[in-house]
Amino acid sequence: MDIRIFDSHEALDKAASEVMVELARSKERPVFGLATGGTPVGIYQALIQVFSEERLSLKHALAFNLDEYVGLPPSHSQSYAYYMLQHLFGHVDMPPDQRHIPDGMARDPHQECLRYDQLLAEAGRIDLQLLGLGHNGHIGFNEPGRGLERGTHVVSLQEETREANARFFSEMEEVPKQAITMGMGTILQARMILLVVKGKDKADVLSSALTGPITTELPASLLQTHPHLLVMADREAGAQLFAQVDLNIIDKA
Ligand SMILES: N[C@@H]1[C@@H](O)[C@H](O)[C@@H](COP(=O)(O)O)O[C@@H]1O
Repeated sequence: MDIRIFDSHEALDKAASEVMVELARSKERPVFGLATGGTPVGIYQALIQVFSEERLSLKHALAFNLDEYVGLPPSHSQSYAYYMLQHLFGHVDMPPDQRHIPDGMARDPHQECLRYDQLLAEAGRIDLQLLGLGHNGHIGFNEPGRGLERGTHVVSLQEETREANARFFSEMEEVPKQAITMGMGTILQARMILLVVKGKDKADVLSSALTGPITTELPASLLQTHPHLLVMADREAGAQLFAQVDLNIIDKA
């Protein structure tokens, strides 16, 4: 695992976007695994800028988002489909039928999970999976628990997760109780994983995830088993990692 610590979000976002640009340049048909939440917004902005400045194309790329809320249509301002359109897809040339997000409005969400896994299987392995980190250690919407699912599945969101995401909704009642998420098995199969973490409120969970026991009670800890994990964190989120002598930390300050 490689860990890079940044002083500014601008530098972090740029470095993360460069990893994505590098993949777009090096592969004819790259498969991106994409994340939502507050953390990647700046990365997508940086990415859009580089793509327009360097006239790069995503015409042949595929994208698979990690998750979507059950019950929110793409027109809902807090759906992840809406988020992706606003923050990335509306600004790059990736054709709509190559951008995949679980359908939170599917009449049968379990059937939708099977459909999503089928699409993933047809695409082959994800080349680069971008990840944020939940305060309780969730990845996508893979919540802590006694077990984790391998493939795409319907999940009941923990109250802690609903509360953390309530800031995007006008009231707590509006936060969906269920979501569809890609499973930990699919995530871990990605050729490369880029975990991005910002803010001092994530320092504890990031440190536990990278240096503590590997346990389904902290889904992000499973990332320790991945052969090609790159972590980019701001100084606040990475604060506790410096005490760990056995980590390969590159300080970009
Ligand atoms: N499902 C998403 C995750 O994919 C995201 O990584 C996490 C952290 O979000 P943020 O970056 O806003 O802290 O929250 C949400 O629950």
